[in-house]
Amino acid sequence: MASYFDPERARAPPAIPMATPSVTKFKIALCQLSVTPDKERNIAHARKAIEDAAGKGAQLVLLPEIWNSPYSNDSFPIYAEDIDAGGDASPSIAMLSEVSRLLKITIVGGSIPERSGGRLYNTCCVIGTDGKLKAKHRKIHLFDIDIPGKITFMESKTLTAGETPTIVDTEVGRIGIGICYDIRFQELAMIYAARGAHLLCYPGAFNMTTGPLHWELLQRARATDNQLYVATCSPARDTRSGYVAWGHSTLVGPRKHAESLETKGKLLLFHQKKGGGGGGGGGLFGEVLATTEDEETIIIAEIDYSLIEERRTSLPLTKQRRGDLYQLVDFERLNSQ
Ligand SMILES: NC(=O)CCC(=O)C(=O)O
Repeated sequence: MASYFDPERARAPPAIPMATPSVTKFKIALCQLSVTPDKERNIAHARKAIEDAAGKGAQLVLLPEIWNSPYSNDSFPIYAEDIDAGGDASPSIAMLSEVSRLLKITIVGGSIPERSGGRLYNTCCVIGTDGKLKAKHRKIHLFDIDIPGKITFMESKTLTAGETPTIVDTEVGRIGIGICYDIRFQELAMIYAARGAHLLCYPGAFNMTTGPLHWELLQRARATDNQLYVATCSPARDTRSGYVAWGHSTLVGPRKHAESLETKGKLLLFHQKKGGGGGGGGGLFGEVLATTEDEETIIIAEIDYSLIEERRTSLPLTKQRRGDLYQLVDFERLNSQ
């Protein structure tokens, strides 16, 4: 159906059509890890969790934000690694690289403090099935908040913000990366969707004030607005640590058993085999497919990318955008043309 509203122009440059990846259906693991001040233990512990996840069939493993170090400005400089130097200068990423190669899985390696050019970053490494570093995302939006009497945290005291969005083609689809606070900025997710992402991964450590209010809401919003999968992974909660994480690692996407769509007069009915799953009866996008509480655990859940196209056909937002009224500009893509 032709549109007079120029939906193509709502994205500048125009959106890249979503490609069909070689693997469309696979298992993802969200490793909600306990993190201690003992870095060697954290690395060995993460390795064991990844091995367990792969043993349960996961082809993609997601780790938490800052999993090799306590989450604190005092710790970041001490635990930071020179990822580009590799080897002994970055034992955390060397471990991820070895284990992904041995197990032939893709790892979205949560984040660790990175030291580079005299600066510190909060950095997520994506490792391919060959053990090679495919992409490095430096947290773009630093977590600087001050809610009096509740929580004050200033990542910018020690960390520098990253400069570029990160989207990467892996064996399990095109994945856009954000780290925790990055999830609050919908423009980043929109840019990833316009670049053809199937899945957004956000390692994150929300806190006990904003976590209960916003963590699930933001994940469901990013998934619903952009009609794709969203996966998050938090450290397990440790009430004795200086920063107490909310936990609740989650996978959001279209629920499988909700596809039967029936029209009765003008009323559209979505039949679901199961209730719940994040509330809302649509079955189109933004359902909570798997989640947990605050303790250490590994969530294994199925992703099926074929549902994305199917659901986008039912709810054709991309064809209905008003390019005559607004526009999302992806400066990086625009300037590289
Ligand atoms: N580590 C973070 O970026 C925490 C973000 C957070 O808690 C929020 O409310 O946003």
